[in-house]
Amino acid sequence: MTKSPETLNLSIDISCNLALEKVPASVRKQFWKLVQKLHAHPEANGNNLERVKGGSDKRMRSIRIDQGYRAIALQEGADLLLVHVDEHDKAYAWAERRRAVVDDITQSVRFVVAVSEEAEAPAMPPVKAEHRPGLFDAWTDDELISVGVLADHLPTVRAIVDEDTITAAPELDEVAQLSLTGLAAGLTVEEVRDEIGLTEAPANKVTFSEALRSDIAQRRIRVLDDKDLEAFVERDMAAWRIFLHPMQRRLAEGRKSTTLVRGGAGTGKTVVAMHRARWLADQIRRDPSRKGRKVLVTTFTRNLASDIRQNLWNLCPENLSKSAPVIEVMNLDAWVSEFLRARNFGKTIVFGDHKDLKKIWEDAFDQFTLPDGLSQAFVKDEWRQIIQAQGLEQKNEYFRASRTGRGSPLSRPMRKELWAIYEYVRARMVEQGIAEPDDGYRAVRAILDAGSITLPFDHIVVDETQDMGEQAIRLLRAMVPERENDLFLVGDAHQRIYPRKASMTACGVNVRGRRSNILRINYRTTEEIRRWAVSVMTGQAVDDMDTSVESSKGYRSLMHGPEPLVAEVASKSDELVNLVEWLKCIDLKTRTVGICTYTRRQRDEVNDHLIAQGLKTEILERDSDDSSCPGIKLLTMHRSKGLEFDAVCLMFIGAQDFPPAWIFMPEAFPDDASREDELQRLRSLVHVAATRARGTLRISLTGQLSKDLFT
Ligand SMILES: Nc1ncnc2c1ncn2[C@@H]1O[C@H](COP(=O)(O)OP(=O)(O)OP(=O)(O)O)[C@@H](O)[C@H]1O
Repeated sequence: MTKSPETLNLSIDISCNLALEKVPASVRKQFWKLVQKLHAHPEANGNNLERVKGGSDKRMRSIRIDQGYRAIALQEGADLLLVHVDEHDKAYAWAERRRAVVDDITQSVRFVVAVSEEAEAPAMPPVKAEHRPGLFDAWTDDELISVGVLADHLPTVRAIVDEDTITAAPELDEVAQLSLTGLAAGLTVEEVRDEIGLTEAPANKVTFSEALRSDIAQRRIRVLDDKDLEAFVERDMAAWRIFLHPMQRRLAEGRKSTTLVRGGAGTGKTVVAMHRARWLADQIRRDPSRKGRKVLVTTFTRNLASDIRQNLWNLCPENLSKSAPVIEVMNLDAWVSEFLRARNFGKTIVFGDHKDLKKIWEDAFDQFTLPDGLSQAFVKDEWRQIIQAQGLEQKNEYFRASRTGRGSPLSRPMRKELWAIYEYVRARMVEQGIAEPDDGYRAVRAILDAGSITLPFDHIVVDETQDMGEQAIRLLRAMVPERENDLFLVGDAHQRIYPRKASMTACGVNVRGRRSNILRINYRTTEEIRRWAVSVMTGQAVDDMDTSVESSKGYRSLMHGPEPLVAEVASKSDELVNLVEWLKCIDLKTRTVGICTYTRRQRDEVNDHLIAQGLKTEILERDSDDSSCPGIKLLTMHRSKGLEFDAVCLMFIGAQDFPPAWIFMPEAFPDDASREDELQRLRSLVHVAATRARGTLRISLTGQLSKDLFT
């Protein structure tokens, strides 16, 4: 045993935090209590750190959590870095295999698997096969070292011939794997350095203590203080609450002009948005002159707003106190309705399928003859996508309006005929006291433009921006004055599942010239699942929510698992039978399984079948439904937005069910371009649902996949 020094500077590595997520909650609680004690009284009895004998790093210590579990820490002088937690034998085995090195290039402590283990189980041939070029031949040793490859590992890196072996090499730690997968995915050395937080040339040699506290170390290591420890003992803390990766941190903290952050599914956009909200709220709380000012966190759906509120409550409860909240979380439609109600707007906001609205359109189609060649579907689409989306109130505005992307061109006389219908619809809506969300957004903007009202918001943070239409974005722009830290928007156009689209510049949100705000590393999904989900979108041009086309260059995950299982069977009943067999192989006491369908009816059909087979299920519908406890959850693909599960099964994805037959009916869409738009949204829907899976994805279908949807 080694005696603890009188003071201990405690810090925790992200690997310890991730390991903590895998042990029982009671062990986790015990761990944090122990750490708190160690921090307060390092010398007290029972706090002794045990040296790990036989390991290759003499600084490794074990700490007893309870009879069965041990924590592993690295001690150098008064610094104690907590690095791992596991059952007794496994924890020791982990510690014996590893050594820590202080790396001057990344200014951080790196944990490498000790040589003895490499010798025992080489995961890749040490010598590259003669006939295959090395994957990293195009980069010099210096360049590889500059992105965080340790000099000792250059021979390993030079022997790599394909992308999949990067993450299989045990010597390479996460930093090296991230950099190398980035280079292999087409990023430049500068982009990779930026991503891993190496924005400046390396400084001189660093000590262990300095490396614990360097900027790059902050992505893996947190130096703990009393406040942290209190919070950890009180609340179960997931890794994302504690650690931000360098790019995430750069985006979440500091003063910024209007910012749009883009990133693929699972790259931590919501995490960044929440940390940004906390950072902004903390600035307000620190400044007494800003008392009463607030951060609004908003998104499109009520469900997601509810999840974010819950997560923010765990992240920074001090900012959400009931009496004086500094952060307010509300979906935009709810906020607009509340704002207008408080100002006696006098109209009820209704959505597209509301019965009164339907009746108005039926009456309009009874009364008016449609211009030649235009269907009812086209006329309604034109209303939604042009008139309402652009907020057109005058005939002349419609004559001049851009209709890019709408397929069929419209002559001036046709627009004139259509305008008569739209005037009728508008008049009837006014008469009946109803308005659509776009009208609501414009009404609020008009009130704000009049200048008599000052909103309490200094900052607005927006999640799932891709689902906001033009009027919503214009309103958000009007809700905070244009200045530093005003708007922070995150989104991913690949996940656009509603028929709305907006270009930031066209809506007066100036994010141009700052194009590097891209999160590319997926922290949720395995690389195998990510690739399948991306393949669904192959060949489809996706916008960047501004004026250009989005690129998926450099998107990747370091986690690996089984390939997604495409289960093709002969009939729907076989799909159900096989689903039950598949579920039997999953430990439903500890794992979450999301079963996603296109329609509610299909969801209920699967649910009935599973219940009849004696399985316990839960339908996720309302915002209060909890998706995080283990077991089988049934939900529509739309509802899956923003959620995640250990395993996901997409049901009824065969051509006979998906896309639904109505999509190909002539009257369903005015033209092929509109039909293709809908097909694109369905691809996005599959992409969204598939990327909810952490480790296992199953795609269940009768017959084959539709050639109209999947290439
Ligand atoms: N810094 C981090 N440390 C640990 N885990 C992280 C970190 N950032 C993100 N994650 C994890 O990655 C997952 C995805 O994060 P998040 O939901 O924020 O991504 P997203 O980009 O908003 O996803 P999507 O667009 O698919 O909804 C979550 O499980 C989250 O906990």
